[in-house]
Amino acid sequence: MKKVSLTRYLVEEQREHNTIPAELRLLIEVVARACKAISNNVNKGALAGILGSAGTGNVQGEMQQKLDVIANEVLLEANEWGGHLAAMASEEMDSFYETPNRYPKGEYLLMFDPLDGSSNIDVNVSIGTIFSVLHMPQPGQTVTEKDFLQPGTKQVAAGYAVYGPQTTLVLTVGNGVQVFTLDREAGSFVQTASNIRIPEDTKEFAINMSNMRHWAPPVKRYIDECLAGSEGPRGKDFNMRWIASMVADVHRILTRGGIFMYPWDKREPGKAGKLRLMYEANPMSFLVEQAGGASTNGLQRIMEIQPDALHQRVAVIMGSKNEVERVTRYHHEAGQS
Ligand SMILES: O=P(O)(O)OC[C@H]1O[C@](O)(COP(=O)(O)O)[C@@H](O)[C@@H]1O
Ligand SMILES: [Mg+2]
Ligand SMILES: [Mg+2]
Repeated sequence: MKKVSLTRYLVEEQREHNTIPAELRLLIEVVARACKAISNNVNKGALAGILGSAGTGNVQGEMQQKLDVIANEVLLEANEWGGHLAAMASEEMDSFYETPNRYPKGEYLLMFDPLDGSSNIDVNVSIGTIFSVLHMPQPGQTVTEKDFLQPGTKQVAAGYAVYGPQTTLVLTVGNGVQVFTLDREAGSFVQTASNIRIPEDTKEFAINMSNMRHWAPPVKRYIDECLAGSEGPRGKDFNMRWIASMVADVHRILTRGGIFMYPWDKREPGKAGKLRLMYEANPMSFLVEQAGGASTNGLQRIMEIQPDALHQRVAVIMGSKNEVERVTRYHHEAGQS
């Protein structure tokens, strides 16, 4: 394939295919620049004193790592003055952040998980940033939380950066899924794969097996059948992977197929799941569906869920289409989520 920069890809989407407006193109470029800055911090690690706990907690009751806080600030600072955004919301902020009056306001809303896979920061394992872009329903009006509460089907762009052996940016603007790799010498993201597709079948699953005793019966049934391998009803052996960074696990699935699950479990039965709908599950679902995969909460397509809170949680089952459909069928058969 011809190697083009992220900038060139976006310009072509705007000019030749007319799939995105100029404002959205510029917004994505700013997000990509912020990811580059976060990647540089991640790369320096202990040399820059950015490892370890920040000593604070976020609205979800989770301890914040220094890098959670740094990544959040990098994204806020990069995006607040560009004129493309009405407001931003993040895993690390209780409420949304409206573009200050001293800057021009734009017509988009940006949501992000600034640093995904926080438990892997200090151990030098892949982590990432996940983002989702929506239209501001009434540009020019004061932003309210309700403006963000749009189902995932309304996303106009979504993506993530993985900070691993390479820094990779994976993006959709609703026209397939494109992969860009950061060329550190050139300082730019270069397209390294286009219109990637997730195989419909797989022999690889990703789930935190230590929660097995807490799972609902349909999840237990599916995993038991995988574990039974070639002697069981599936008639084939399965492999398991769990990186504990959603970005890295989903990136593997976008690359070679598989199923990723963070289901509801009875440790905290009042919570729908661990992962957050607006800035984890929805953007990843958009990417997975654009690559030919599927994504449900066990009963329903994730992108069709009507959100009722910014930090809402959701059960997640995504990846290779036939496997996701199977797990979803097991939920319907059992009459539970
Ligand atoms: O430690 P567990 O329970 O396996 O959870 C791992 C999951 O939690 C997450 O780390 C949650 O995201 P944050 O790190 O952004 O809070 C996912 O990336 C990952 O899939
Ligand atoms: Mg996360
Ligand atoms: Mg996070």
